[in-house]
This record gives sequence, structure tokens and C-alpha cells, in this order.
Amino acid sequence: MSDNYSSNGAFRPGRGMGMGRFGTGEKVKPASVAGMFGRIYEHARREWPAIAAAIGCVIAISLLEFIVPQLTKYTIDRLIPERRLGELIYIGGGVLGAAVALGALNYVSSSLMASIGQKVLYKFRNDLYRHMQSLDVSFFDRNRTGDLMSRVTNDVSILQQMISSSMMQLFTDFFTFGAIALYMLWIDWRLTLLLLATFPFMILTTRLFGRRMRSSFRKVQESVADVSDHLHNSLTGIRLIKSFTAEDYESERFSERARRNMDANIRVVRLRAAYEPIIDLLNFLGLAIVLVFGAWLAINGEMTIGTIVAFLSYLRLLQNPIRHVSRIINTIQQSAAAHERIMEVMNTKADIVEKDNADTLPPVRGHIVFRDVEFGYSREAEVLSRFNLELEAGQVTALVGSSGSGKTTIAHLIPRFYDPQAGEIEIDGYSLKDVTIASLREQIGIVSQEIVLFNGTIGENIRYGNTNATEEEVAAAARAANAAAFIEAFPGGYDTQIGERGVRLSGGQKQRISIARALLKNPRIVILDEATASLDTESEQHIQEALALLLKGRTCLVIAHRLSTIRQADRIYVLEQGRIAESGSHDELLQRRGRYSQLYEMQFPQPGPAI
Ligand SMILES: Nc1ncnc2c1ncn2[C@@H]1O[C@H](COP(=O)(O)OP(=O)(O)OP(=O)(O)O)[C@@H](O)[C@H]1O
Repeated sequence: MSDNYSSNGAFRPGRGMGMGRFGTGEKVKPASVAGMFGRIYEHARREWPAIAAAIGCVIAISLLEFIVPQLTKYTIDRLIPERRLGELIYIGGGVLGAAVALGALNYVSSSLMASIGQKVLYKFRNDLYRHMQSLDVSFFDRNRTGDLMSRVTNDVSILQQMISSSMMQLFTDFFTFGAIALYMLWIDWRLTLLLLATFPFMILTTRLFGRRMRSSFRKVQESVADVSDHLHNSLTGIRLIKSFTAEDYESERFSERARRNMDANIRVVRLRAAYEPIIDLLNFLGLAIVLVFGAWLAINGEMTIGTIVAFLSYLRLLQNPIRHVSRIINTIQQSAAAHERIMEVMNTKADIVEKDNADTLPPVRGHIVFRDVEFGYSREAEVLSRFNLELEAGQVTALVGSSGSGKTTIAHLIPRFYDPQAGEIEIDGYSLKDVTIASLREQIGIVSQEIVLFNGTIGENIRYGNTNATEEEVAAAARAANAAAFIEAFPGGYDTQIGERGVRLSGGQKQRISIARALLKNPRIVILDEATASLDTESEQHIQEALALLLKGRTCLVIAHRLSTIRQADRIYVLEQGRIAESGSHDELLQRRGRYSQLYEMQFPQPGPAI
């Protein structure tokens, strides 16, 4: 089994695992802020015309921001002393015009950035979803559904908000800061350098808080994922909760998670609350410097009053970036944490991959062989050890045995939901590892007790088995699955919508739709996992008829607790703790009076002698 243990000893169910921090405890290198911007750039670069237009707006905004204080300076230094009343109208018009232009430019640049943000969000979300779809069943075993959901929804949205609002602010601030700092240096480099001396302290404070904020944001996002996971579980299991009158218990569990979210948010708010006054203090220091040093220069006749007033306006503009930086850094840290969570999924590689030169599995007869298969979901829990099994083509093979003996595991190895750690599984002499996954799974139909029907119409759900099927083919599959009568009784027929998990259908009806879906797929190999375990006798009768048709002429692996359903199997294997305890036909096994006959007698006790 050694090939499935990584160098650091972490167990990897399946070969070549590139698993993230979900599961093995192996840490993925945190995605850095630079990495985040790199990926955003990758996604956004096609939008360059819009980005260029937005940057053009931003430069114009910076210029206008620069010009307005110049008007003030001109008014104070020239118009007032020289009593040039007639020109005041132009100054008023200029300020008003600048304000209108600023508004228009802000509108255009914000809309452009918002749409770029949305497009990047769309690409991130699609990539993430597509990548998740490519991951193995074991990935979904290890990770909570709600947590994954919150990565695709909440975390991606945080990134989008940063792109739409903060990046815009960042660009504006950057240009305004550059233009104003250069102008101020040109007018009076001593005063400007004095002002800039406060900036290293601001940067230092920002760095110090930034690190803490990022880890706090990560906690917030994790707690959101927790809340979302709980919601997902409890809302989908609402009937169970009600049947156990566990509403209060669940509300308490929810409230615990909501409290953790609240605490994490409060920590963030406290950090922010401590950070902002420090930055404000440094801002006031800048103000004091301009006032005192500027006044001193004015008294000495080295600076005009208009310049001091313009400097004070510029100071606000110069400090704006720093003041915004706190908010932007917050958003960037929050986004970096969100990006980290997204990248954990993106960096997780599928373990079950095809060989580069994998063949297409031709239509098979369905002769399946397990040879010396070793498999465990974890290092400690080995499920199959040197396991051998042969399923004859076109025959029904049944697996029975106590709970946890490995029946479902065996079934899941055939479509390669998991890969064995050692040994071989072959279909018609082809090793599963040598053929493409699609060509393998196309030939396997699975009907299990846990029926999943998607939101949509009944027709769409059946057509899932073959998206190219015609309406007649769908109806024929439904007829064969004994489902046509009840489907056609609905006013909408095949176009009847079924809600999440098909709430409007009974268990037996759902089962028959799932059989129709499998029939439409027309697979060579059929796996039935506990297919009739929870049905009443009448439904079971209908379903048995449908199943008989599904099994006919195909290689079938049937897993059933209810031995009545597998009497007709060509061969039955009795499993005990991952090993075959005995095998034979129903009659042979009964005669042997071993484990099978014990199980059978437990289910069908012979009537004792009448007293
Ligand atoms: N996804 C999984 N991750 C970890 N362990 C698992 C997983 N699925 C099954 N197991 C474990 O593997 C062993 C075999 O389980 P399996 O589901 O194959 O048994 P089974 O015979 O089908 O049981 P049942 O009749 O109760 O469905 C059990 O010990 C089970 O706890």
C-alpha cells in the first residue's frame, strides 16, 4: 500500500493525491496578496479597454482635484488683494463646473469598475465551480457542503467588492497622491518632506494591523462557512428535526455558530477601531505641521496665504489615500483571506486522473474482475485486503453481509469514485486505470437508495441519463420503469416541476424516475445499492418489475439487505469485514447452512411447531 502514503506520512485515499488543507492536515501555502492580484489581473486583462477608460477617468479626477485648490489660491492671493470682482464669476463657474465634471467622471469610472468586478467575479466563480466538479468523491467526503458553498458564494463576492470599489479608490488615490506630492515638493520641498515624514509611521501601523486583520477576517469567513453549513444541514433535514422535536436543540446549535460569527466580527471591528484613531492622530500631526511651519514661512514672507490654504486642501487630498488605505487594507486583507480559501480548493488536485494515453473503453460485455485489491478510506481503517471478486458478464451478482462489511465500497470502486491503494480492477480485460474515466462511467448505471433528483422538470431528470434522448425515448424509459402512469397523471406530465429533492413525489415514484433515468442511459453495467430498502410492498412490486427490465442482459452488481430481492441472483457473495465468507446461488447457500442461511433465517424466521 506504500504508494498511497505521501512522504510526510499523510494517507491519501487514491493515487497521486494533491490534497489541500481539507483532510490530511497538509497545509497549502497561503495565497499571498501579490498572488491574489496576479490572479485578478489574469481574469481582468481581457477587459483592458474598460480598465483603460476607468484609469483615464481617474487621471481626469486627480487633475480636477488638483485644480480646485489652485482656484482658491488664485482667489486669495490675486483676486481679493487686487479687488478683481469681475473674475469671481469665472471662479464660481469653474468650481461648479469641476464639481459637475467630477460627479460625471466618478459615475463613469465607478460603473466601469463595477462591471469589471462583476466579470472577474463571474470568471472566478465559474472556474471554482468547474474545478470543484472535477474533484473526486473523496474531496466531498472530507469537506462540509456548506463550507464549500460559502467559498463559491461569499468568498468570491468579497473579491468582487474589492475589485469594484477598493481598486477604484486605490487608483484614484494613487494618481491624486502622485500629482499633489510632486506639486507640493515643487512649491516648498521642506514643508512637504516634513509632512511626508509622518508617512512611514502610517505604513508601519498599517502593516502591523494588516497581519492581525487578515487572520481575523479569515476567522469571520470560516464562521460564515460554519453558519452556512449548519443552515444547509438543518434546512435539508428539517423533517428529521421536526420528527425528533429537535427545533430548540438545532436553534441552540445555530445560535452557537452565529455567536462565533458575531465574536469574530467584533474582533475585526475592535482592531479597526484601534487602527483608525492612530491613523487620525498622524493625520492631525500633518495638519499641525502645515499650520505651524506654513505660518512661519508666511510670516517670513516665503509663502503666500493662498498657498497655505491650498496646502491645507491638498493635505486633505494627500491624507485621503492614507485614510482610505486603512479601509482599503481592510478590504484587501479580507479579500486575501477569501482568496486564500478559494485557492485552497483551486490548488486541490483530483487524485483520480486519467493516464495521458488512456484508451477509450469500447462497449463492454461487462466481465469485471477484482484482483488482490487493497483499499481503505484512511490508514487506520482498511476496508478491503487482498480482495478478489469476479462478476460474470450479463449476470446478476449480489453482495450481502452485515453493515459496514464493504459492499458499497466495492461498488464505488467500479466507476472509480475511489482508486484502490493496490491491486487491479479490470473490465473485459481492460484495467480501469488504462481507460478514460468518461468512457468507463458512460457504461455504468447506478441506482441507489439515496435518490437525487435535481430541481427541474421530471422530463429533465429522466433525460439526465442521456441528454440527446428524444421525447419518445424519455417516455419509453418512463413506461419501462413503471413511471409513465403517475407522470402522465400530473397536469404538466413530463414538464411537471419537482422542487429540491423532488418533494412532491413519493419515495417509490422518485425511485422509478431514477430507474427510468438509468434505463435511458442504457448502461452495460448496473449497480443497485439498497435500491428497494425503504419501500412499501406495493411500490416494491412496481419497482421490482422495473428493475427486472433494467437488469436484463446486463452485468449487475446488486447490494441488498433484503434477501428476498436477490433470490434470483446468479451468484451471491457473502461479505464479512471486507472478505468473502461464502458464495453460491441462493439455494446452494441455504443448503450450506452458513452465514447466508443465518442471515436468511433472521429475516424470514421459520414458523415454530404449533402448540
Ligand atoms: N466515505 C467514507 N469515508 C470513510 N470511511 C468510510 C466511507 N464510506 C464507508 N466507510 C467505512 O468503510 C467501511 C465499509 O463501508 P461500506 O459502506 O462499504 O459498508 P456496507 O457493507 O456497504 O455497509 P451498509 O450495508 O451499512 O451500507 C465502514 O467501516 C465504513 O465506516
